Amino acid sequence: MLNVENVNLHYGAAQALRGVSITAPMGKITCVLGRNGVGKSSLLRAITGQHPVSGGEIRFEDKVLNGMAPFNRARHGVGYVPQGREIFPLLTVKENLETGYAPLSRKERSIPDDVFSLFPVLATMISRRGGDLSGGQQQQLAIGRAMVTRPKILVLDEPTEGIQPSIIKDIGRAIRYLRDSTGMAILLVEQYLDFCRELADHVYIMDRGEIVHEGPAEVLDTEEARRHLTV
Ligand SMILES: Nc1ncnc2c1ncn2[C@@H]1O[C@H](COP(=O)(O)OP(=O)(O)OP(=O)(O)O)[C@@H](O)[C@H]1O
Repeated sequence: MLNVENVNLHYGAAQALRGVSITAPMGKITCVLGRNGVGKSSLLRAITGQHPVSGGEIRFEDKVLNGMAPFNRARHGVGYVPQGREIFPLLTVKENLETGYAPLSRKERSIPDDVFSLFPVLATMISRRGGDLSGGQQQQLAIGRAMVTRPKILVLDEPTEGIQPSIIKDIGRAIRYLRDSTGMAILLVEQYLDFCRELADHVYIMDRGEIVHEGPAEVLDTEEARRHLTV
């Protein structure tokens, strides 16, 4: 499981995370809810190594990740679906998926069949350029690319942002399938309360760089959650 303990993160003098502690167990979907600017992406940047922490500890399967380069975290099984998807627009869908080979040994380098069964549109558009795909298709491609790295934990930054409802459903189904079929840990940050409540096993609510509430999704106090999500 992933353990984030008492983590602080600064951008210069501005503190974006204040003593944040969360866990994301294997075989479970953990969701961190919060409105714009409360530090959700910063938390994922801390976990994936995109930004150094200024205090606290991040452990995955008893390995301390602090100070480890992002590519080494990927080798240790941390898969990342960034906000805004970060698809390579001029590479084809196939080439975008193949960028996920980077942390793998040569014999592991293949695209898992699950990618195409979960997201059939990627098979039909395999030779198209990433930039030609719709936002929803790009989100599916970004999840597919992370699956290629054979993650033990999949970390997703607002996978529903700007996506049409039918594709949000497909993405929810895919995330659930990944939890149930592989037993991987899934950590997502979101602003979309209903998506989180339906999908997650455990929910944290973040406000101004701190975790202000947590509990199992089925007993989530939706009024409390809404209060923290409203600007
Ligand atoms: N590179 C940066 N330099 C300086 N401040 C930053 C930087 N990135 C984020 N911040 C600030 O840190 C705080 C947390 O930002 P963060 O992106 O983690 O929030 P978020 O909850 O993910 O919001 P969003 O949904 O808008 O991405 C905000 O006040 C933001 O302005």
